[in-house]
Amino acid sequence: ASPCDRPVPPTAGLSHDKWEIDPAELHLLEELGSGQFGVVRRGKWRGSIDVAVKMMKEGTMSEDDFIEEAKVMTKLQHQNLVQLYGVCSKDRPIYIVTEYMRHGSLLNYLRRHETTLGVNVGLLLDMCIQVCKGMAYLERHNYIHRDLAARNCLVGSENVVKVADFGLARYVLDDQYTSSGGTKFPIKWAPPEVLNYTRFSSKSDVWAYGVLMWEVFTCGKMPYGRLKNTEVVERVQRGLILERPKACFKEVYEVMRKCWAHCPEVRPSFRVLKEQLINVSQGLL
Ligand SMILES: CN(C)c1ccc2c(c1)CCN(c1cccc(-c3cc(Nc4ccc(C(=O)N5CCOCC5)cn4)c(=O)n(C)c3)c1CO)C2=O
Repeated sequence: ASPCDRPVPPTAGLSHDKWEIDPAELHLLEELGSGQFGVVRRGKWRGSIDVAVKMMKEGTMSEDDFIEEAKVMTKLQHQNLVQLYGVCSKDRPIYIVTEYMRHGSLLNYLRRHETTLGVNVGLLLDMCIQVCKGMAYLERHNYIHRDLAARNCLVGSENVVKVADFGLARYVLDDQYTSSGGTKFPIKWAPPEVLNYTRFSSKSDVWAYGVLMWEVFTCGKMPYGRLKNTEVVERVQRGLILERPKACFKEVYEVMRKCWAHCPEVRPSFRVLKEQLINVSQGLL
C-alpha cells in the first residue's frame, strides 16, 4: 500500500526525545566546581560544542520530577538565560547539560574585577539590565527562579551575563536549603512573604533582583554584612532596607528601592524594571 494509506504511528518523530542527550556524544573535561547537586565539569558535546555538565550526586535531587520539568526548561530560550541543552537520564548519575559560560559566576567575577569594574558604572548597570532582560523573559513565561542572586548568574565573553539554574530550587532534597529555617536558605535575598509563608512569585524574584543589583554595585559584597540570618529577618520585617552603595547613582538606587516594597503587588514587574533601567542608563551615559 502507498505510504499515504498506512496510518502514521503516534510515536513517529517522538522516538528521539530531543531533551535526551546520548552520553557517548559527551567528552568530559576539567571540573568547574560543585553546587547543590554535586560536581560540575566542562565538556564538549558532539566534538565541538562547549557545555557544562552537572553530574547529579545521589540523594541530592528529586530526579524523576526534574526529568519531567527538563522538557519544559529546554523550551525556555533567551540570550540572557543559560540554555539547558538536555539531560542524560537513561543511567545514574543523571547528567544535566547546559551552555558553558567561560568566566564563571557573576559574584566571583565582580569580586575578581572590583578595581576595574568599581569605576565603570555603565558596565555595572549594563550587567543589571542583562539579568533583568532574562528575568523579564521568565516572568513572561510565568516561570519563577526562586533563588536569583549574583552567585546564580554566569558571565561569558564580552561581559555577557546570563541567569542560570532557574527553577532548580524545587528539586533540591536538602531541607537545610529548602526550608526557610535551614542554614542554606537564601534569607538575605528573600522578601517578607517568603520569610513568613514561603510564598514565591515573580514579585519575590523582583525583591531578590534588587539585592542582586546591590551586589553588582558593591562589586560582590555580602548583603547586610556579617549580620546573622535571624537579625536580617527581624530587620526586613521592620522594613529596613540595604543602604545605597557608593558606586550607585541616586536614580539607580531609586529603582533598587522599588524592588524592596514590603507588599509584592507594589513592586514593579521585570518588564517595567527593564524600561526604567534602560531610561536611567540612557539618561546617565
Ligand atoms: C538549586 N540551585 C539554585 C542551584 C543548583 C545547582 C547549582 C547552582 C544553583 C549554582 C552553582 N552551581 C554550579 C556549580 C559549579 C559550576 C557551575 C557552572 C560553572 C560554569 N562556568 C565556569 C567557568 C569558569 C570557572 C572558573 O573556574 N573560573 C576560575 C578562573 O576564572 C574564570 C572562572 C567556573 N565556572 C558554567 O558555565 N556553568 C554552566 C555552570 C555552577 C552553576 O550552574 C550549580 O550547579
